[in-house]
Amino acid sequence: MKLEEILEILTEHRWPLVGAVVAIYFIHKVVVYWRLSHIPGPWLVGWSEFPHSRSMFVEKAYEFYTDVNRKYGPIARIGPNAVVSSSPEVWIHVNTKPGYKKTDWYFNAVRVEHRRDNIFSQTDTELHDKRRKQIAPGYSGRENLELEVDIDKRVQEFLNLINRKYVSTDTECRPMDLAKKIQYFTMDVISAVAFGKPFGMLIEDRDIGDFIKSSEEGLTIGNLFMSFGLAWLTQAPGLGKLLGPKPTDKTGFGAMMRACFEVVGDRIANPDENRHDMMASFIRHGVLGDDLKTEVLEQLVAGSDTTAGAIRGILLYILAHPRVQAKLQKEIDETVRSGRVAAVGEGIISQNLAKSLPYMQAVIREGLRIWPPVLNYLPKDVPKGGDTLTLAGGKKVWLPGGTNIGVSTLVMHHDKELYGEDADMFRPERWFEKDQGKLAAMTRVNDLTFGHGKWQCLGKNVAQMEINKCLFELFRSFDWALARPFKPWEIHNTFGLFLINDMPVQITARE
Ligand code: HEM
Repeated sequence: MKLEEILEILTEHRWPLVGAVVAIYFIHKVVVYWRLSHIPGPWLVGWSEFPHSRSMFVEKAYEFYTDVNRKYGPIARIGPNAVVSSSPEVWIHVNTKPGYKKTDWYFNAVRVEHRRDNIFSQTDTELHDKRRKQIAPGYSGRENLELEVDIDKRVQEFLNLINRKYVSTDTECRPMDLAKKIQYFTMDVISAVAFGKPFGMLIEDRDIGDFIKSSEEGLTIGNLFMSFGLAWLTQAPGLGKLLGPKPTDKTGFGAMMRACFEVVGDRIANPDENRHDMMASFIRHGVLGDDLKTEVLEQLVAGSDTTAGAIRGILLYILAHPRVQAKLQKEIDETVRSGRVAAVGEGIISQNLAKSLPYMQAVIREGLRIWPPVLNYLPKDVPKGGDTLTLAGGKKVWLPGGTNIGVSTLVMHHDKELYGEDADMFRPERWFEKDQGKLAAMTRVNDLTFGHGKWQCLGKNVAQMEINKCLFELFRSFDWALARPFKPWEIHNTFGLFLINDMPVQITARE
């Protein structure tokens, strides 16, 4: 049959054909709606992605998840094929039961290089698990003997920077943008840890190469693509390459890629058996070439905004609660007096000692609980045959295979049944709970801040070391106050991460 004849038939029957296409579209919509119609949620989400997309667009997706779970219960629908749960039991199950896998959201959102996966973006569970085995020893510190020393050096550089430029006195006020300096700190730590060479932002007191600025821009643009359902464009052959950053870029994220790739390339060309850092461990376990480059680069993304958000949040809550600041400093002073920590300027508190300080640990747990730094819903696919989930109290919920299920972090960590009526308040003392069973349950849920099971955060140890050391040393040497208490910071949330800027503080030296 010739093309003209086909066109003639189509034209002749155009109205029945249009009718058939519309009917198929609506039948498909009804079938999709029906699959999850037993899950409560706002009416529109069963038919359209619009409510979820809109919440991403206005950078408030975490509020959407919170509202939905508070209104409709611990498992609620947020899209035609997506649900979100605030139940820790469900989230632990999803992250441990074989068959669940990361959804396409991961490679659309967290691939750093065009069409090349890193551990975070890898949705093929077998490949993910294989890579995780190779890189976990480097992350853990077991094979990375330089980890603590590297972090100590950055903490000392941070203290030096404050002493040099930002100590206020009775006669002169020298405000400091805490949000910015914390990110200099996390960027310098992660570059030192990942490829053995800090960017040097703390020493130069500036965003070298505009790395931070461009990474914020990248997250904001990526969030827009995601909210318009266009994230797949960044992975489209050809076009995706043009849209993303490239190592040939003069500034910004592309320049950061180049800096990273140069160091990795140098290490590959000149292997050194005596190095005991993270990259050496990766190489020892067979991560080489482009895989090595992409795993090293990925840490800059996974390890900077997350930890910076955590430290800023914990600090803001401490500064807003002078009672807590005083108690924390009392514990720090007693530790110093006990002689277990080197004098100021002669050494940074060790991770082991910091972990043994009960009040500081309570402050950190409470800070991460009240203000979890990662609020993305981290969606996973339900296994092919479907799965039955059990909620607290024994209620069972069936989800068909391929449903996206994510976590509603804020609701989970502010649960009044678990944490008490004041769960929305910052009260570190709750972590001295006498009932050991209750304390264990609280701790188990709090640990979920770092994810769980086979996808649990690999950088937890690094992040905790940064938080511990920072908190102890910043409050040992200085007193802190918010310089603009009526508006402490500028804040955005993209991909569940907080981008925080403009947080002026006044710092004074302690006697
Ligand atoms: C307070 C700081 C941090 C928090 C709250 C945090 C939280 C998380 C969470 C919730 C996940 C995801 C789990 C999932 O997909 O279900 C994750 C994954 C990950 N994080 Fe972190 N993170 C932090 C710091 C870091 C740091 C400093 C690094 C790097 C040194 C890092 C590296 C990673 C990596 C590589 C993954 C992917 C793990 C995998 O898929 O196997 N994170 N993190």
